[in-house]
Amino acid sequence: MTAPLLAFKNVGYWYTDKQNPLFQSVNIDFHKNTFYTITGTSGSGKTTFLSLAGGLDKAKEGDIEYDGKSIRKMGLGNFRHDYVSIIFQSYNLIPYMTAYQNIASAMAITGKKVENQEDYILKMLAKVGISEEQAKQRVLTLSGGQQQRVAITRAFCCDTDLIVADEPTGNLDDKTSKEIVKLFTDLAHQENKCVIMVTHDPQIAAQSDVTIQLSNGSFRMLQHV
Ligand SMILES: Nc1ncnc2c1ncn2[C@@H]1O[C@H](COP(=O)(O)OP(=O)(O)OP(=O)(O)O)[C@@H](O)[C@H]1O
Repeated sequence: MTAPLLAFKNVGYWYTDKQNPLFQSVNIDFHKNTFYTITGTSGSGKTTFLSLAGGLDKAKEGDIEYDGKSIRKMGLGNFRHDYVSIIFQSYNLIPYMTAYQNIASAMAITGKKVENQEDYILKMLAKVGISEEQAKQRVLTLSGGQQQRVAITRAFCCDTDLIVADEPTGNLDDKTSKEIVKLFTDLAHQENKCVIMVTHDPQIAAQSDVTIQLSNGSFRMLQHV
């Protein structure tokens, strides 16, 4: 077995009451080339867990390691900047910018350099079905599914090994959801990424490689064949 990309080491978390933690002593490894889904009832802690995995919040106990290094020691801001792409249900694109500008500015922030940036971004957008004309429109004028494709392409262009996504298909119809899930599967398997996605949808979970079910602070791993 290869070393994990991300490893939860005895992680515990609570919001207000230490005596009543959301979860405790969590040890889970996440690997590249794998698409993980996190499921569980509302309030079970899916978003909290993803926030820890994406370095948006700090574990109250234990530590999380990225490539064998403590993310607490490297600093959560550095961890997010250098190693993680985060995709939200609400896309989090800059509405008055075009799809192209949204991606170019994220690449500038994360320091991702390519030879011919315009060509690169347009090709990446074309792969997810966004035409050059659409790439040059303000993202506000695109549909929800198209905006989510732009957000995924932004993550893809920043080229981090770890991608975390919180209900990215929550606002989309069934057909578009399926297409988006296929993009995540391809990212994991063809681009050797570690993708961790929160979903309420059992059908989407069944399409991932591994599902982690949260219930009353415990974690159950289901391997899909
Ligand atoms: N900032 C906060 N302060 C206090 N409690 C919080 C905070 N955020 C979440 N919680 C509580 O922690 C628990 C887990 O919340 P979380 O959002 O992680 O669950 P979830 O499984 O993602 O829920 P949902 O499916 O409804 O989005 C819930 O009981 C929630 O009320």
